Amino acid sequence: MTSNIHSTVDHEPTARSQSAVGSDPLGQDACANASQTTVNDVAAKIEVRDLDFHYGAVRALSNVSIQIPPRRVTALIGPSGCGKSTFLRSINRMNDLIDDTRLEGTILVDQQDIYAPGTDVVELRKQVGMVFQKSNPFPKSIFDNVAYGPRVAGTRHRPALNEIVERSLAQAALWDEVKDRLDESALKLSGGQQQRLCIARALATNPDVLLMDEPASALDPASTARIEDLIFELKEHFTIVIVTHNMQQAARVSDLTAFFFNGELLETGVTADMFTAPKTQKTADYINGRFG
Ligand SMILES: Nc1ncnc2c1ncn2[C@@H]1O[C@H](COP(=O)(O)OP(=O)(O)OP(=O)(O)O)[C@@H](O)[C@H]1O
Repeated sequence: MTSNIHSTVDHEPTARSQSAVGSDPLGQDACANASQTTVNDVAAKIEVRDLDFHYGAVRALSNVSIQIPPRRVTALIGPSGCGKSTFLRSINRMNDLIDDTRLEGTILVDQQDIYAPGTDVVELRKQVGMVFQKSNPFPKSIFDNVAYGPRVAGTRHRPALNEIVERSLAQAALWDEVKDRLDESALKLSGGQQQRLCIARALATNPDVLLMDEPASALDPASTARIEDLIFELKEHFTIVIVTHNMQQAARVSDLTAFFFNGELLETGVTADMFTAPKTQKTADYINGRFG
């Protein structure tokens, strides 16, 4: 099935809905904001064509095609095991690390085929950063966690590292909380702070795409709200693709939504439209919590 999402850049992203969790089960307040994102022809940041993915004999993705626009948040939703994480990991070739897998189809980032022979996968992962469900800081200082990627990439000059670390922590909305204890262990931070540190670590290599696999699912409501606010701020500069099981979160943070089911991309569109008028009964049933 082929699905294209385009969103206009005529409109700046609108202010995020402050609707409380629980009071707006379909997130329609939030969707109302996103409805200013309209269909238009904008060059896709990520274009996926006819993607199939197998783990051994198990087909995890079937014929997935989608265009993901720049500087927007695209949410991937769908029941457990439908292929969301597999799809996400295909975008920066993290699936390459798993044995006995097979990918067919094409993924373009900035119109470059990321599976073309000769692709520098290390460079790709710098451009397309990833944040995981469970924060995974290294057992190192806060500074060293953020400086890790730039150091691996060859930056050794301390003033340059200082600048990258400050910028990345500020972008991840963590600088003010940690600026006086950069030499302390990252493991002393709270769960929410650790997740923002992992976002800072991803930002330190200067990516323009951020892949987030359920980045707030292990966090308390206050930390979740901070991450959602952060996502909203980051989309001004970054293309964000986020997997979430939380429909209200998808409605609050995303401009566009892609609904996966059994490895297929069943429906894509502007989040506001999908949450208020889903095109398939399966989508309606899923976003209304009838299964999943
Ligand atoms: N490393 C792996 N090896 C073998 N099969 C895998 C592997 N990872 C995922 N799968 C299988 O691929 C299919 C899609 O899994 P995937 O994790 O992409 O789904 P998901 O929608 O992200 O699920 P969830 O919401 O539960 O995280 C499932 O059948 C899963 O069992």
